[in-house]
Amino acid sequence: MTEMQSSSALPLLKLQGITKSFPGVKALKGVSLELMRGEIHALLGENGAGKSTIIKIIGGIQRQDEGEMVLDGETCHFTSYRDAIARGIGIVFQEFSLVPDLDAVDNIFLGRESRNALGLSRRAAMARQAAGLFERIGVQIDLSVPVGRLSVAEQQFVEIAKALSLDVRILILDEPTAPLTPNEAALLFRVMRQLRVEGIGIIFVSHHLEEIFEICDRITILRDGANVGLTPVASCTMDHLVEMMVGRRIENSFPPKADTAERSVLLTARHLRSRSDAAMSDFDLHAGEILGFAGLVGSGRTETALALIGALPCPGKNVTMHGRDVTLSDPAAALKAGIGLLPENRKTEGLILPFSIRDNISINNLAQYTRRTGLIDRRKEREKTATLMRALQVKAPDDETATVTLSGGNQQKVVIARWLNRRCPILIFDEPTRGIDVGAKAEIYRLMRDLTGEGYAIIMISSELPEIVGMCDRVAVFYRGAISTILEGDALNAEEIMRHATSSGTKPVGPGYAPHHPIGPGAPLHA
Ligand SMILES: Nc1ncnc2c1ncn2[C@@H]1O[C@H](COP(=O)(O)OP(=O)(O)OP(=O)(O)O)[C@@H](O)[C@H]1O
Repeated sequence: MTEMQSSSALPLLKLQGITKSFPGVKALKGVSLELMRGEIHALLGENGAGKSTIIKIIGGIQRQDEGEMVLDGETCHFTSYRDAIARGIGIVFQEFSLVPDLDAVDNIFLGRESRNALGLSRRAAMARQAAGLFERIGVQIDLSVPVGRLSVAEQQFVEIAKALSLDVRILILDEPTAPLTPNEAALLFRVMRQLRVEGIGIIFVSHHLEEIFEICDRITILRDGANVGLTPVASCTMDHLVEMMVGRRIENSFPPKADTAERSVLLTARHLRSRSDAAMSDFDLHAGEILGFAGLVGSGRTETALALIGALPCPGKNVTMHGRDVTLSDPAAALKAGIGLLPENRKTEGLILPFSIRDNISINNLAQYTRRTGLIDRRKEREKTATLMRALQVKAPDDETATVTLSGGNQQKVVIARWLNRRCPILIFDEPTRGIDVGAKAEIYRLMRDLTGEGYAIIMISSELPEIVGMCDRVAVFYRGAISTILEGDALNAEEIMRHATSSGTKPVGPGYAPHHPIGPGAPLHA
């Protein structure tokens, strides 16, 4: 409790006995939460544990069925987010509420522009005020460009500045680090520490436990919509936290790697370009292996995969599968040839939200359930869906539940289940565990290993170094748009990956990968 006020002081916010039901789901079962001034409080739980629902209730976006919310000693009933904002509550959601075509100043003061007696906008005064807000949190933002042109991290700071301009006392950050590089996350943590010193209470949601140990004072742990723990970070271990969250121990989340000795080449890729001015990448993919694509954000990993499957133009590429040339002119042709890609941005590219979980898992896998008569074997489809939902611990009343009603993490599990079910000889997983809780991560790793055990090959693009090192048999490291080296055996370790990801041959210098490095104000956010 460094800057946090003593626990005898009046809580800034206190929730007690909060319940909330949706059709078929009791999302919250009497949840309590207490936030002090100057405290960074982690809200932790598996996908579907109820974190977003609690946040929405605090923000007046949803109304609890039962229970009390006390703000600064006063019971409150918010009927809208606007109500909550007026009482000093600000939420930075994963999907920002900024208008991409407007600059930071216009976004911060949207709907409440300062005007002079003639009704003219006091743009200069607002720009000064905005600059003051960014100075207060110690970041530099270009105020003259549309926010759509800013990085995700910079957009997040605009959201935070907007909340500060509304005099927040409570700031809620819902998985803010998910889209950030470690360097950007370090900058966000510095901003959070600054706000803590100012006495603002922060509720922080993250699936990265190491971040919670780095930045938080106390942790409230939810499981299945109920409190299972409240602990100061200082008196808690990582193992204990995981056990409270998932209700069991997770010994080793990475299954043992298979023997790589005699693997046949399944695919060869030559002359791939992530962009027209980048060098060319060549690699082979072996049956039964997981090949990692590692590198900094923007190093060309995803684009090279997209070039491979024909989703990005790549004149001159040459790809063979089983020794035969294949023309992968577009993703449909790639799928037909046996290459499937799980996209990074699953919400927009992956799911048909109004459709059921079962339909979403089956949608491009119907062939495996289709009888010779052309009819679909629904029993088989149901069984397979149930197995996958169990394995990935998809939290939902049943397989007919529309995916639109699932928590964010559970939506991702459905897309992953679809691709695990697809049984393509080659699967490309782009950031497969982003936003996924620790328990399910271990299951996803196991299912990936099971697939490679059957001879499938997987390309795993990931920004998580432990996952790359723990899961991959070989790792292609990208630097400035192209593969700079392929590591395997003893050379496949975090330091070597960092060394090749940041430059060819010099010591690791850091931006992009863990561990976090605190960096100075206004430091560039990109490598
Ligand atoms: N609008 C809704 N309709 C039906 N069920 C809902 C709705 N919103 C949430 N739920 C259900 O409530 C439960 C809690 O969901 P919530 O989004 O709060 O989880 P979460 O802890 O934020 O998960 P994640 O880590 O995946 O974001 C889930 O079972 C979810 O399916």
